[in-house]
Amino acid sequence: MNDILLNKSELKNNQGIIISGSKSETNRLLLLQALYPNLKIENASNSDDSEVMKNALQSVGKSSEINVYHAGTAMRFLTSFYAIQEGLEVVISGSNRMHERPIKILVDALNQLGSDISYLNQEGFPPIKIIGKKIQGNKVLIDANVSSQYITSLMLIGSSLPNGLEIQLQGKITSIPYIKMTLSVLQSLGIKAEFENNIIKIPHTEKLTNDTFVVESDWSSASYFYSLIALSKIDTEITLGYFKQNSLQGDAVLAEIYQNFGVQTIFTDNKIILKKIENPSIKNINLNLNNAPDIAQTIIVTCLGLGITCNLTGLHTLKIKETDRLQALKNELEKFGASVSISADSIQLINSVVFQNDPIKIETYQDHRMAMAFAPLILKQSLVIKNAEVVSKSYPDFWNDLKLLNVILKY
Ligand SMILES: O=C(O)C1=C[C@@H](OP(=O)(O)O)[C@@H](O)[C@H](O)C1
Ligand SMILES: C=C(OP(=O)(O)O)C(=O)O
Repeated sequence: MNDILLNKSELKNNQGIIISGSKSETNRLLLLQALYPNLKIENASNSDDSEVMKNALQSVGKSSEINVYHAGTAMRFLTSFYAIQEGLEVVISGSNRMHERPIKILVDALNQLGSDISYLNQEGFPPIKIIGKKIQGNKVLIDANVSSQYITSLMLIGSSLPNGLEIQLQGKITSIPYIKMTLSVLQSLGIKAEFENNIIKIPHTEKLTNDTFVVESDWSSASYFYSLIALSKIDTEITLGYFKQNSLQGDAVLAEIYQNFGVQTIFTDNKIILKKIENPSIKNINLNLNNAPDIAQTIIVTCLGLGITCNLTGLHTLKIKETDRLQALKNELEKFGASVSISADSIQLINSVVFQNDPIKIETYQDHRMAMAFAPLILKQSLVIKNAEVVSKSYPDFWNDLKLLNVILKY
C-alpha cells in the first residue's frame, strides 16, 4: 500500500461504522483461552497484534521460535505464558523496535518466581530464550512505573500457578486502567482476583465459571472518529458499534475529554453516536494522560486542528512504545508550523497554525497511531500519509472505514 494521498474533504454523516473488538481485551482472552480451552471469545479483534498472539499460541509445542513483530502485548503476555510451559524451550523475538522495548522488569519478576529466562542479545531486551518450568513461587514484587503490561502478564498466568499469585506493586503505577481491565476480565470469568493497596491477589483456579466473553469494540480506534467529529461542522454525526457506557477500557474517557472539543457522545443500545454540537470555547487544555497513553496522539492533533494550545502530561511511557511518540509528534506537528516542546513525560503544543494548500507529508515511524492520529487533519488540508499500511497493527479496516465518511483516498 505504501503512501496514501488524502484530499481535503468534508465529512458525510454515517450510521454504520463497526469497529472490531479491543485488541487489549482480545489479547488477554486469547492467552486465557490457551490456559482454559473452554473459553469462547466473541467479537475478537482483527488486528495484526491479535493475529500474532493467536498464531503464537497455536504454535505452542510446534515451533521453538516465535516472532511477535511489533506487538508489545504479545511480547509481554507470551513471556509469562511460555515460562510455565513445562518442558518447552522457545525463543521470542520481534521487530527491530521490539528489541529496543524493555522487558527486564518482567523477566526479573518471573525469574524471582523460579522461571528460566535469558537474553540472546542485549540484557533487558528481546529476543529472549525461555525454558518452561513448573513455577512454585507465589509472591512477587514488581516495579509498576514502566509498563502495566508486565503486571497484566503476571496476572494472566496467576490462576494457573499451583499456589496462585500475589503481586506487590512498587513505585507509581502507570497505565492503571489496563491493570483494572485485566482484573475485571479475570473476575468476569470467575477467577476471584483482588486488587487492593498495591497488592494483587489471584487464587489458583481450576475451571472458569463463565466461559463466554463478548469483547467490546476498541475505544482507542474510536478516538480517530472523535477527532474527525471535533474537526467537522456543527451537526455532523457518526454512529460507531459496538460500545457500552461501562467499559473496561480506560480510553473510554474519550467521551468526557471530547466534550471540551464540542463532541457529544450518545450511548444507545450497543452503539455510540458522536455528534458535533458546538465550536469549543476553550483556547487551551491541560490533561494528564497517564491513564490513557494511547489517545495522546489523537488529542494533540485534534488540538492542532482546532487551534487550541495544549499541555499533555503523564506520558513517560510514550518514549518506549512503537516509536518514541513524543519525538515523532514534535517532528510531524512542526511541519504544520506549530511550535512543540517535549520533556521526558510531556508534550506541549504552543501555538496554532495556518493550514496550507499543498499536501503535507506525514512520516509514521512504523507506528499505527501516528498514521491514524494525523488522518483527521484532512478536514483542514490535504495530506500524504507515509507507509499507510501501518494501521493494521490495531485497525486494519481504518482506511476503508474512512472512505465510508466521504474521505477521498488515493493509493
Ligand atoms: O495492556 C494493554 O493492553 C496495554 C497497555 C498499555 O501499555 P503500557 O502499560 O506499557 O503503557 C497500552 O499503551 C497498550 O497499547 C496496551
Ligand atoms: C502501545 C501500543 O501497543 P503495544 O505496546 O501492545 O505494542 C499501542 O497499541 O498503542
